[in-house]
Amino acid sequence: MTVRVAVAGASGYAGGEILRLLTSHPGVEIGAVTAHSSAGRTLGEVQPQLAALAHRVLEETSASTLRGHDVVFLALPHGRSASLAAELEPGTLVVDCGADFRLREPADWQRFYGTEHAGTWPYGLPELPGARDELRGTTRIAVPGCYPTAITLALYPAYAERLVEPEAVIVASSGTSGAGRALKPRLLGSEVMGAMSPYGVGGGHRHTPEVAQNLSRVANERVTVSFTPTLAPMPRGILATCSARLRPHVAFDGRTDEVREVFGAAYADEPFVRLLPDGQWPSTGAVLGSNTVQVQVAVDAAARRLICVSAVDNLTKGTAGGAVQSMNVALGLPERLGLPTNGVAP
Ligand SMILES: NC(=O)C1=CN([C@@H]2O[C@H](COP(=O)(O)OP(=O)(O)OC[C@H]3O[C@@H](n4cnc5c(N)ncnc54)[C@H](OP(=O)(O)O)[C@@H]3O)[C@@H](O)[C@H]2O)C=CC1
Ligand SMILES: CC(=O)N[C@@H](CCC(=O)OP(=O)(O)O)C(=O)O
Repeated sequence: MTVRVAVAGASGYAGGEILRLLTSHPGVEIGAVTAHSSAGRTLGEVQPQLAALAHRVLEETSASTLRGHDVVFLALPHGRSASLAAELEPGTLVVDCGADFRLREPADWQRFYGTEHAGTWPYGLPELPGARDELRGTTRIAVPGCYPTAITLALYPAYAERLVEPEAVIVASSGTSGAGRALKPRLLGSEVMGAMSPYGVGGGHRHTPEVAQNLSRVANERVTVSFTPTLAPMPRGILATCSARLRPHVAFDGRTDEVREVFGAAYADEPFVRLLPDGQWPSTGAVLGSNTVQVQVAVDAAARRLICVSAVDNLTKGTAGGAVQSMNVALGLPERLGLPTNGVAP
């Protein structure tokens, strides 16, 4: 079976990464590639890393250019997906990399995005309990944000097995491609190179409700999340350091056996999550360009907290790879198709 796929937002970082992965996907034929201000230019000009597609011309993003495909990936600014998706055939699989359909609570959407909530689609994080059942056969997928992917996979087994109290503290560093390609003053080379700085501090980042939604769902109770993102001087990668207070029944002696057992069982059959051997810690360098998530856990006995660390490539598992993985599940294809597990380090 070959599916015909269109990519909207093909001139952006997420769209470029989707195309990089799809060119090695044996079940896919690439149809329309669309853009906005770059329409009319070739991919060779705009995404020079995509040698195999260099001759392809970017079309204007519209329902008419996207119709007639089996799958449409939307890699557009927030708020652009809902109206476009509504104009596509109901049988087309629409995979939205934006935030429009991730949140379940309209009040969360209004508070963090400031517009009317468009709705909720099946959430494209196959590793979450029950997610594959929701994704199989669906024609609409909401791809998670990059931080929520890294953080949820670092923490969720601890909530599913009630190892920790329903509050989590997270500090995560992201490379600059997380902010997209558009020019932003805080992202000028001279501001970013050789410096690290936080943003969205004090509960202001829009991924806070998405992480809380994921953890609350697996915990079966409301989980409060304190999330601080920081910007790191690198193009790709997220390192998430997450902690939560251990529940009284968990050993506080610093041994990680019980915790490692829980994480080992959760991830034993996951093709893209690698619980590292004891003593080895996640590194963004090791997952670059791959769909792998590295995870490690430790018990901080003195502080009575569980520390969970994860590393992802924000553009691969954090966006495009997660999107292709969910497409594979939805279409009933082998989940690993088109998805590298080896990174490109050093
Ligand atoms: N970067 C990341 O790590 C992640 C991104 N995402 C999400 O993926 C989506 C794309 O992000 P990213 O690739 O980083 O962003 P970019 O800014 O790199 O790309 C945005 C894309 O959208 C197009 N575009 C811009 N304005 C419009 C418009 N008014 N109408 C139609 N198309 C438009 C751009 O076209 P042109 O350049 O031709 O104007 C470009 O192709 C966003 O929703 C983002 O939140 C999700 C997870 C992680
Ligand atoms: C470094 C940086 O700026 N990162 C982005 C996260 C990008 C992401 O995951 O995307 P969504 O916009 O799809 O939610 C940010 O913090 O806004």
